[in-house]
Amino acid sequence: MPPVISAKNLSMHFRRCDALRGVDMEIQPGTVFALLGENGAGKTTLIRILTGFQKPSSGTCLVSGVNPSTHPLKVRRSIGYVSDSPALYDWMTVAQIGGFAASFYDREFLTQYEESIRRYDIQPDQKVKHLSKGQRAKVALSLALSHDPDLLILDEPTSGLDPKVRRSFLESMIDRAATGRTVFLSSHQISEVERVADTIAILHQGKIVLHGSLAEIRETIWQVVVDVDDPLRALPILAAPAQILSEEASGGQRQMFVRYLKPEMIDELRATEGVVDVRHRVATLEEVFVACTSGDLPTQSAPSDQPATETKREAVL
Ligand SMILES: Nc1ncnc2c1ncn2[C@@H]1O[C@H](COP(=O)(O)OP(=O)(O)OP(=O)(O)O)[C@@H](O)[C@H]1O
Repeated sequence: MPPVISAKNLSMHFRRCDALRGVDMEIQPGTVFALLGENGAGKTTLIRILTGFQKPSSGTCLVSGVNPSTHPLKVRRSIGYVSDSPALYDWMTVAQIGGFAASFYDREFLTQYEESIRRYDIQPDQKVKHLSKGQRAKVALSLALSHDPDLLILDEPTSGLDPKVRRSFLESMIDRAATGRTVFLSSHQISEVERVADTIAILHQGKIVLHGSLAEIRETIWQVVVDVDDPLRALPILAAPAQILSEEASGGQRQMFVRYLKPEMIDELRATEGVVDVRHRVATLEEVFVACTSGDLPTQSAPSDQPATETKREAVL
């Protein structure tokens, strides 16, 4: 099946910063995809390009087979989208805003919207400007979901929702993906992402530094702690396919996060002169996130499947 979203070498240069620096990615239908990244990593910029609100400085992308730069309205009509700060007409009531949006879609929209508003326990005659932050988020989600889109793009969808609503909303996203539809969400909430996502990408300083299935990432990234007799002791460079995501030294202890670690690499480390002890375990997603987002990337663009911080390893040793 063709990807629902594909991006090739997307870059976005603003006057003071490069928000995106050569983003490549493909998202398959029927998945919950989570985009993770620290503040300012470029998540909203990428979402704005995918939804046609922003033209990239260079590169191309397709959303459900349509180029959002040239056909933004076509893309926005076919997807469901909630921005990080949804703009709703404040002077309308909850019912009126649903009626207004319904005029763009078929008759089912209004029925679905009213049902969603009822489920969220929001009064239809309440003015939008009097809604709480969480209630606004629920109205925005109801508007985005009521035409039952094949692709939902959500920028920080659960901020403002209480834990109970958040949980049931996220579970409903898993149900959507199970029916072949696709959910793209950006988040800072690692624990939430772990619960719902099939695939994740970590964006750091405008580049994708890690992209893959959550199951694969969980199985292939390891924390390795090596105790050495002398802080200046050099360790062997781990051979390909191993990728060092980050490395820290503290006294006689080195800690690394390594993707595609092989058992023989642990044996090699243990056999190295001056190595006192080697411990390793599978890394948590939070540790993977911190490892991938610590340190500066080189300013020159490099292929995104390169180890993110290989240069740091040389600096430590
Ligand atoms: N219109 C703009 N003009 C200039 N700079 C911008 C503009 N939009 C975003 N930026 C800059 O681009 C970078 C990426 O911003 P973006 O909003 O995409 O980050 P983000 O990952 O969504 O962050 P957060 O998690 O804090 O919402 C930031 O340095 C931001 O200041």
